[in-house]
Amino acid sequence: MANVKCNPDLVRERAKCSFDVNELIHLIDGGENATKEKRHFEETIFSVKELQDAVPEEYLSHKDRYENAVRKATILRDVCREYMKKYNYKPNRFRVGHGVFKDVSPFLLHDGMFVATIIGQGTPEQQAEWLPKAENMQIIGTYAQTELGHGSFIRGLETRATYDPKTEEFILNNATLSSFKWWPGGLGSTVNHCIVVAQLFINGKSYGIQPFIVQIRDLNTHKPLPGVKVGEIGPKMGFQTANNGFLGFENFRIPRMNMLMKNAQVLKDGTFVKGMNEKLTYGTMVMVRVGIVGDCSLNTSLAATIAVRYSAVRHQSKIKAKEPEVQILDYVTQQHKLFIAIASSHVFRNVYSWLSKSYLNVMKDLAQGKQDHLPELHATACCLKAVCSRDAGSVVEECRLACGGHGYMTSSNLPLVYGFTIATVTYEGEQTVLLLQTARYLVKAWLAALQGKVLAPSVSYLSDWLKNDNVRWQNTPEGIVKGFQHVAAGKVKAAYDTIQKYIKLGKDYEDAWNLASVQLMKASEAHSRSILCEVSWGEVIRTSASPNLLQVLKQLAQLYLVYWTLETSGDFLVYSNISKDDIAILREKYEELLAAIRPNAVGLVDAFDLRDEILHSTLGSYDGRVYERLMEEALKSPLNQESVNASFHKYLKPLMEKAKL
Ligand SMILES: CCCCCCCCCCCCCCCC(=O)SCCNC(=O)CCNC(=O)[C@H](O)C(C)(C)COP(=O)(O)OP(=O)(O)OC[C@H]1O[C@@H](n2cnc3c(N)ncnc32)[C@H](O)[C@@H]1OP(=O)(O)O
Ligand SMILES: Cc1cc2nc3c(=O)[nH]c(=O)nc-3n(C[C@H](O)[C@H](O)[C@H](O)COP(=O)(O)OP(=O)(O)OC[C@H]3O[C@@H](n4cnc5c(N)ncnc54)[C@H](O)[C@@H]3O)c2cc1C
Repeated sequence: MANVKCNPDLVRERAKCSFDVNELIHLIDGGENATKEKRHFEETIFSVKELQDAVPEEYLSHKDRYENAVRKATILRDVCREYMKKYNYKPNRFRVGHGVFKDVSPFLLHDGMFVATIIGQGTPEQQAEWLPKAENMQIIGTYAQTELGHGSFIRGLETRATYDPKTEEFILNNATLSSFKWWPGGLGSTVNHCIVVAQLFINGKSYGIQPFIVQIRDLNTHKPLPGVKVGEIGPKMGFQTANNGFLGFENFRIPRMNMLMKNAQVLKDGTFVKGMNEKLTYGTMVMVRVGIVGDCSLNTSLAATIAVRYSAVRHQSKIKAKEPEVQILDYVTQQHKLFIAIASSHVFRNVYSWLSKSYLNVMKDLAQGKQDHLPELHATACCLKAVCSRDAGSVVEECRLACGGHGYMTSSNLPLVYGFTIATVTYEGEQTVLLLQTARYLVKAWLAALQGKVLAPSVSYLSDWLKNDNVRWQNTPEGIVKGFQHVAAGKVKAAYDTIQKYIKLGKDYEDAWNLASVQLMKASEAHSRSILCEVSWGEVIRTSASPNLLQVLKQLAQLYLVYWTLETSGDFLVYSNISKDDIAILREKYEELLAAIRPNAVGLVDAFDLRDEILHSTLGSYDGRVYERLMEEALKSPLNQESVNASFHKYLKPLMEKAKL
């Protein structure tokens, strides 16, 4: 990239960067070798001609766009397969996926959830049966859980799997419209298999929801099998190429062994054998929630790269009347909009790495029959997924707005990035619903703290606070992290007290919970923010890097802490010992941090190392040829391929002629 002829503003920006961009790239990737491997893989993918679109896909019809996405998905699969064989390297398909599809792959759910559920929910025999076929694409699948009538409340799912001991089969039925599966990616026209999450019935008795692996289309003709009604749900706000679909069954039989039985089992005679913990059926969701925190980091870095490079190239208005128009990046308000995006991407990445480790540890424990840490993992993954996805959505939108009118152009790619980022707020557990799951855990933890019990590490601050809620405020990163814990503890206590108040007024627990749920949700958000601050600051101070780079990483981490303290200063005034003077000091600190980060802004986004083919943006390319690219892309419009459009003769001319009469 270094040899590309660049916009002079970007050249100047890169020259003033105070740290080694390559050092940060390696740090993000996990080492110099990892960067080399990543770049070699990406070079290979993006040199495949067939993966490049001649016409921007937004000009294609819904159907053509889908077909083009499937075409590319299959080529990508082949190239990756060959690559993995040749180099023994497991590539990050999600990252290059943004480049190849711009939107999302119709195989997203195959990779993200179908294969993962076979691994997580299947017995060794079931894995041996389906995993090799799924991994090498002999079968293509999705994860079909959500229905028209129920997404969040999965105990309310209506799809039925009734066991027939005579034939040793389950009979699948969707008797009502609301029971139809609705949303699964790839279901519309791509997949031939599904994990179907259905209510298990044996001898008229319900045994809760269980996962079943079901073939829905013929492998040769791709026709839906008899008893299967399947189709696509139509255009959405984003995810256009994900091929989301609907599905219903009528007396559709599958063999007993198609229930994934790693946890619960149904024996031949219809005996139901309970698993160690029925919530383990929800395991794939926990795994994907963890992954989404990592995805938020990537999505945020895409938007930050586009908006920061554009802001370095774009000149508009003046700060001083007699001086030339400035780069819009010099407006402190612009820095306020953008630097939090850079900082957030680093915070999400660090927290993702921390959360992944916890996830893997809990999985190891579960394999040995220990489940003590599962509730803590579930609670942590829920609130982090909810808050990171919401933050990522807001930050991406702020980056888009920060690009003014051009940010509204599809060719900036910001609308598409926003489309797939904001979807993460809803899928894999709607944000409020997940925050309230964490709140359940926090309320229990609070009660345990009141009883003097030892709490899990992520909530131990509740006990500390109970012992001493009168800690002197300190304007240091560690002091701010403590402050966030005080806010969270104060909010948990307030929500808990509110529940108790309603109970004393005669409400039952569930109604009291609902009445206090805004406070519970906010407590959960505060808990999540305290984890984000504590973990990300802790990771940064443990980072081994050159002094110059470490200084910049600390500035970003502090910016995150100070930004969120100021954003939620009302909470700090209520729940901590912060004073108005401390807030004034933090405001000053914030301005200092923006100024300190400003010379490194372009270097910092360069360090996300996102190739132009992944960014897909007229505004964000490495060379900064913004206006040229905007014009080049505009000229690709089909309306520009003819000097006069037929509608002139058909409609406009007659209209003007009528007006003459
Ligand atoms: C860089 C890398 C990039 C990678 C990038 C990856 C992307 C990879 C692409 C994927 C792309 C996806 C595309 C969208 C795919 C969909 O969206 S699939 C559908 C996802 N659907 C959902 O997430 C539904 C959300 N709803 C739920 O999870 C559950 O129904 C709820 C909300 C947790 C409630 O469940 P419930 O059975 O009613 O449970 P509830 O009575 O509230 O609680 C019972 C107890 O179980 C516990 N519990 C509930 N759930 C769990 C759990 N999962 N575990 C443990 N305990 C649990 C509770 O804590 C509670 O404990 P106690 O307080 O009683 O001790
Ligand atoms: C792009 C996209 C892709 C998806 N892909 C898949 C897929 O591949 N497979 C699949 O199975 N599903 C998929 N889904 C579905 C997704 O998982 C659900 O939409 C999601 O879990 C939310 O459920 P819902 O739509 O029923 O929302 P609802 O639960 O109906 O939410 C509506 C409102 O009700 C509120 N609400 C609901 N319950 C409560 C409660 N207990 N307390 C307080 N408020 C509550 C919510 O907060 C929200 O404000 C996808 C969705 C999207 C948008």
